[in-house]
Amino acid sequence: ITSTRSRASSSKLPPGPRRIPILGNLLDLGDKPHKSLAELAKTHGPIMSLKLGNLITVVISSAAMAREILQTNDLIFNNRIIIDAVRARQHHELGMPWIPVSPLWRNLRKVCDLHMLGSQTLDATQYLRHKKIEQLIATVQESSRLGEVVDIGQAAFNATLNYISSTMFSVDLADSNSQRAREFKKTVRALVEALGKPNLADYFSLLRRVDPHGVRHIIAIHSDKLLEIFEGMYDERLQLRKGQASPTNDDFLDTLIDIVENKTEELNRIHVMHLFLDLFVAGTDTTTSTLEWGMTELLCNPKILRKARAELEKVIGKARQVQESDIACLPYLQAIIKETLRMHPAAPLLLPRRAAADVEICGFTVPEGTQVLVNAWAIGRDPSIWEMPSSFIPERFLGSEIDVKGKHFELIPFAGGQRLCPALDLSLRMLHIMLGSLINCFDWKLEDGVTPESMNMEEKFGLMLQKADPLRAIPIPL
Ligand code: HEM
Repeated sequence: ITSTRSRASSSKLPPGPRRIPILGNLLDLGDKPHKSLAELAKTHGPIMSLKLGNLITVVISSAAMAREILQTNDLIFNNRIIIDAVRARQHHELGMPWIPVSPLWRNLRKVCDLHMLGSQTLDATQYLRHKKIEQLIATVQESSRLGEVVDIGQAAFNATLNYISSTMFSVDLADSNSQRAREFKKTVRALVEALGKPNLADYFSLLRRVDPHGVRHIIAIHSDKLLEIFEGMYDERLQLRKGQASPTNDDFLDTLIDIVENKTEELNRIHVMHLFLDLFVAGTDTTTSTLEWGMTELLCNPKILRKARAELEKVIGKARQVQESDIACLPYLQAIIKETLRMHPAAPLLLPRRAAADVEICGFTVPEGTQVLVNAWAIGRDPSIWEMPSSFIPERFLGSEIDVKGKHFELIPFAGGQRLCPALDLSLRMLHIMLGSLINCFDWKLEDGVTPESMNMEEKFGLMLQKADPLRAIPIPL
């Protein structure tokens, strides 16, 4: 991989073509390759490459290069490298995040946009999200009455899971039976962790046959648990619909069954199952971990928490739940969410892209077939962009044009271009009303023995970034 800039083009460049620094191979980075990559970015600059087997991986840690990948050359980088783990249950041929840009991919995105994730649908389903936040507040209130510690990540997971399952199936999967919600969370976490594990089969295709680390096997077991739930929901609904003139619930499941039965799009039952799998896994873990990090930062920074509460009290009144219509009037809360996404992007390396052709990126030629990882985590902490990058300072976003919608490449937690996260709007709505309501309805005390100074801020890196220790705090009514 060499730079295509000639010596004449810049007197500052060293003579001859520049090589992208090669840093051994991904497996040398131990069992936390993502964390190590992020750390290496600090010392090895904006672009580096690793080679193992037949696969060259290039890691991009500069906003300018991210723009080249996600915007300028979006058509070349808009497909994925298929990691072996997602071959379990043929998910690489069925799941929206992994299949190439194709008629099937467009259909899946269109169906999601029209019936679940687009802003018109989201406006029409506001009441449902508010109801889920109301339930969350009621559960936290009960814990506060009993003086119980709340696992914030689990509470946020339950609310998000209930919202997604209500939209899809008109049921709360995390109902009073919280054991089921805990199991669901464990399964989702196990899937996400397995997806993030380094795997020799990704570099040596012959090893795929033996699944050397058992990753594909683990993914198959956990995917089956979720697929079984979805199959059950689908069959139950088919039974209910028998003999009915119109759909029984008019939810996402009914819409999808209509599409499959009337063949209005090229979608079949198997596509629907894998779509549910993606939406549940991608939807619950990302939102939960962002919310947990946001709360952690606030509980560790009491001044910022006080300022956020003062804004909420002024705009919506004390101890009240935040509504989506309030968000526009809460610039400080918005800044807190952006700052959380800057420091703790849920997908620190986005999802792996594949170069479809040789292409020049800021003077370097990246060969066809290269795996490109855009290090959103390192870009969010780049000291040439951000002052005091390791400090949580929401004020940096007040009066700033920068947003997270894929146009400002210094802040790309949802990526950009064609593959931009389809649930960006939903996630932002959920994060604002959930975090805003949790801090406006309760004061929070860290569990015994933990202080803001002693809080473990370690990140657990994988395909997704999680908090190593769950945040646990006691709610006190305001
Ligand atoms: C804080 C919340 C979230 C963050 C930070 C986030 C971030 C991302 C990122 C970085 C990607 C990969 C883009 C790329 O590299 O090309 C992505 C893709 C995706 N996300 Fe999200 N996401 C979030 C919430 C959600 C939710 C709530 C859902 C579903 C309900 C969802 C569904 C998806 C799907 C299906 C894709 C694959 C899109 C494609 O490849 O076409 N995400 N998300």
